[in-house]
Amino acid sequence: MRLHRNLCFATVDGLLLIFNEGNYADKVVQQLLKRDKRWGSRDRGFVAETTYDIVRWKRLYAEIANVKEPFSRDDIWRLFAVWATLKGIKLPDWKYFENTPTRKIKGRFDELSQIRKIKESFPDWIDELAEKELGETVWNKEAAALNEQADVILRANTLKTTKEKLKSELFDLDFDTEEIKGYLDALKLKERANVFTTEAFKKGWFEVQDASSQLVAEFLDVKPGIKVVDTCAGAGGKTLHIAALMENKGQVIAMDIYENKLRELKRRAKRAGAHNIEMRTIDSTKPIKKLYDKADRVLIDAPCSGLGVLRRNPDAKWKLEASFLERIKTTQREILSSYSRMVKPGGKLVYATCSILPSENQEQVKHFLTSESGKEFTFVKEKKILSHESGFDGFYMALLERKNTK
Ligand SMILES: C[S@@+](CC[C@H](N)C(=O)[O-])C[C@H]1O[C@@H](n2cnc3c(N)ncnc32)[C@H](O)[C@@H]1O
Repeated sequence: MRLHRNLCFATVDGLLLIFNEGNYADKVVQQLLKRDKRWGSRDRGFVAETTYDIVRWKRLYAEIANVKEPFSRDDIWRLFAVWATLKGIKLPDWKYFENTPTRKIKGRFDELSQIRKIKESFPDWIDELAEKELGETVWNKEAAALNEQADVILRANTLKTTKEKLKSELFDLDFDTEEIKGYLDALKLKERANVFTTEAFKKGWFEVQDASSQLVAEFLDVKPGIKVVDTCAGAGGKTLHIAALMENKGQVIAMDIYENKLRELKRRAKRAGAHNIEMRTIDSTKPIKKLYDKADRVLIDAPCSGLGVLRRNPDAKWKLEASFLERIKTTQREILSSYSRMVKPGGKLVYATCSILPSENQEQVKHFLTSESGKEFTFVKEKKILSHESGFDGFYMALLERKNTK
């Protein structure tokens, strides 16, 4: 691979914004990709993937390069040189790479690879916490898996097409996909590509949604004609899937505390041809109380640490704080206690997160089941998805049923 000056400059500029200004990596990459209209898909791929790689391996590369935050521009070039050297890319004779100690970099890499938190590039506190919660053997494997680049997974929108038709339409457009056993509507792109510009996407034939996330709506056991409340709907990844499984029959109420996310969901629902979704912003306890005992199904796709989705959001390793994790666990408990009251007797509740930490997952469910509102529920089943076992995002989902006592 030959390094191109303007692509490397763009990457370094982006990393400065992410590391020093605290900007979100996805937003920065989005901006960077608009920088030069002449860039082809390979160029854009280089900028995006190199930026994410250096974010992912920040700690390892910084230790090898012997630089500390806040990084200067020269420091970022040193991180870049480490990235290129470890990838086996020949460094051009630019002034930024003068005196790069190639052999020393490789030696330091071998040496530092003995220490997991450096090898896998995690802050001390996350590494310690995850080892404590998951055990050393599991965390060793999971930490490595969370550093792999995520595949692009599509969900065929069965309101508009079938998985088979979508596969064939994408094939005609030169996107080769494969089915994934055990995931009903999922197709995996054989090669990473931007599928958002395709006609198939504009027509609403598919959404991009990780395979683990695609299991949640099925887990909720929805059927056409029932009433479902998706309490933490966000921009509606799972809401749209629920609506599709319900074949547009019945009612889906999508709620979130952020109105702008629900607005985005409205736009996506229109494209997907999902007509049975109603959006309600949670601006007080009123919208929740109004639905007490009313829903056949309630989904709580709870706000969480996001530690299961680091493959697509490596930035979270560095932005997450221990105090946030404690606060979010309190929110999870409150949400479970209050939103569960929307389930009607005999109805079902799914609590899900994109975290791998038992303290955000099964322990929250356990706590809920012994609480006052939880006493009305029985535990049906749970799925603990780890990235190193599934090859997809880390996820958790538990299915509970409200006793039929009324
Ligand atoms: C894991 S995300 C949801 C992702 C979404 N369900 C999807 O599939 O795309 C969690 C969501 O919970 C929302 N949220 C945070 N606190 C909340 C609360 N107290 N009540 C309802 N939603 C909340 C966040 O705005 C965020 O959109």
